[in-house]
Amino acid sequence: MGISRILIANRGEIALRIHRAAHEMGIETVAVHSTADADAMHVRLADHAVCIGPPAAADSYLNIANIISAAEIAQADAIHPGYGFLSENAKFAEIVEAHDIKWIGPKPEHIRTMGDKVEAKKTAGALGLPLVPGSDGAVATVEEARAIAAEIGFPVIIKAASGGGGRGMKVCESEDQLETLMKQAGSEAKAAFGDATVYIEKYLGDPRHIEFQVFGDGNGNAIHLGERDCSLQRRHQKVLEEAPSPVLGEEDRMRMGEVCAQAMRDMGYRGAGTIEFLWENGEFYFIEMNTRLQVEHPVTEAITGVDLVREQIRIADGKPLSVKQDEIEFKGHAIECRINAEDPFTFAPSPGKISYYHPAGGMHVRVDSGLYAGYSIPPYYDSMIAKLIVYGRNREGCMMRLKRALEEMVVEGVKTSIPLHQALLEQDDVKSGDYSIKWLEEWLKERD
Ligand SMILES: Nc1ncc2cc(-c3cccc4ccccc34)c(N3CC[C@@H](N)C3)nc2n1
Repeated sequence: MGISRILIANRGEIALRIHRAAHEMGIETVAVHSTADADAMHVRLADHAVCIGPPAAADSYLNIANIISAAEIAQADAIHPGYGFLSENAKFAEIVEAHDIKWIGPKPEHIRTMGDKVEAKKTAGALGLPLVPGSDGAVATVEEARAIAAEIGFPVIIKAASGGGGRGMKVCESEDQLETLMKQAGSEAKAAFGDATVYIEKYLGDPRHIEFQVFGDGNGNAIHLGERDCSLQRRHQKVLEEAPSPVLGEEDRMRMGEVCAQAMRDMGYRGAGTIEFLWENGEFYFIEMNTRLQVEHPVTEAITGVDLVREQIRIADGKPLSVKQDEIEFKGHAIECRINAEDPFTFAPSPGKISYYHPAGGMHVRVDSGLYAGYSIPPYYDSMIAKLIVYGRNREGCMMRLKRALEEMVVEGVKTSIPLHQALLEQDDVKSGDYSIKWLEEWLKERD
C-alpha cells in the first residue's frame, strides 16, 4: 500500500511546492501551521490542516511532539520536512520512522554523518571527493593547529564541526593570531552548538560556490542532475542561483557529476542531496553535503525536466527513480531570484499586508510563492516570500526573460528585493557570469 497522505512539516513556498507535487500524484496533503500561518495558501489548498502551536518556530515548526501528534491525528503515512526547520534533524527522522511513518528524506544515519562537518569531510574523502587541504579530522590543541598551518600555509580557516552554512568559521591570517582564534572558535562553537570541536582548512581567497544535485534510491543506485552556481550571496544568504554554472565546461560537469553520483552509490544514499564545492582555478574542493532538498532546486528542474519533489516521494514510497543517468539531458539555462520582503539595499525586514500581487508569467517563467492579495507576511520567519525561476535556451536569453519578468512582477504593501535583482542584471560581471562568493558584498559596499 503506497503513500496516500503526506504531512508537510513546513510553511511558505516550499509547503505549497510539496502540496503541488503530492496532488499531481493523487496523494492527499496535511498542512501543519502555527497560529500565524492559519491563512497561508498551502493551508487553504491542503486536504487537512492541523494547528501545531503559536508563531515561534520553537513552539511550532520545530516542535517534534506536536508534529508527530498532528501526523497521528491526521493519519498521515509520510512526512516531508522541506528545507530548514527539522529537515536535517536526524533525531526527528528517526522518531518519524519509529512511528511507522515514512520519512521523505535521506537515511537518518546519513543525515547525522553529514551534519558533523568533520565526519562529513572524512566520508567525502573516503568516497573519492577532492578535499580542501587541512587537518585530518578535529584539531584539539593549538600546537596541532600550528603544525597544520605550517604545513598548508596561511591564511587558514577554523571551522566548527557542528557548524555549517557559514556559522562557526574564523579566518586566521597569520601565526600570531592562531592561539586566540582557536580558543575563540572553540568557545563560540561550544556556546552555539554545544560542541567545541573544530577543524582547520587552507582558506581559499576568492572561490565560487558550485554545488551538485544528487539523488539516490537507497539501494545503491544514484544519479547526478548537474550543478548550480550559488556564488551570488550576502552573509551566507543566497540571492541568485543559476544552472548550469557560467564557468564550468561540459567535461568538468560530467566528470565531477559522475564522481558525486558514484560516491552516492557507494554510500547507498537515499533521496535528494546536494554536494557543495568551492571552485577556484579550475579545481573543486568539497566543503559540505546537504541532506535535504534545497531552496534553489527549481533551476535544476528547469534544465533537466525532472520534478525533484516527485522523485523524493517516489523513493520514499519504495519506487525506483523515474530516470536513469543516461536519460538525463541538460538543456538551456535557468536563473532563480529569491524575492524577500525586505528593503532591497539595506536588507531591513519589511513584513506586512500585501495590498496587490501580480506574479510574472509567460513562457518559461515560474513563480513559487504562497503570496496572494490580502495576505499578511508574518514577522516570525525568514523573509523569503517568493522565488522567480526563469528558463532560456541560453544564458543571454534567460537573462533577457528574467529582466522582463522582474519588471512585470508586482508586490505592493511591503518592500521587496526586486529592485536589487534588477540592478544586479545591469552589472557587467553578472551579465558575463564573472563573479565569486565575494563579489556581491564588495559591490554593495561600493554602492554605499
Ligand atoms: N577552506 C575554505 N576557504 C574558503 C571558504 C569560504 C566559505 C564561504 C565564506 C563566505 C561565503 C561563502 C559563500 C558560499 C560558499 C562558501 C562561503 C566557506 N563556507 C561558508 C559556508 C560553508 N558552506 C563554508 N568555506 C570556506 N572554506
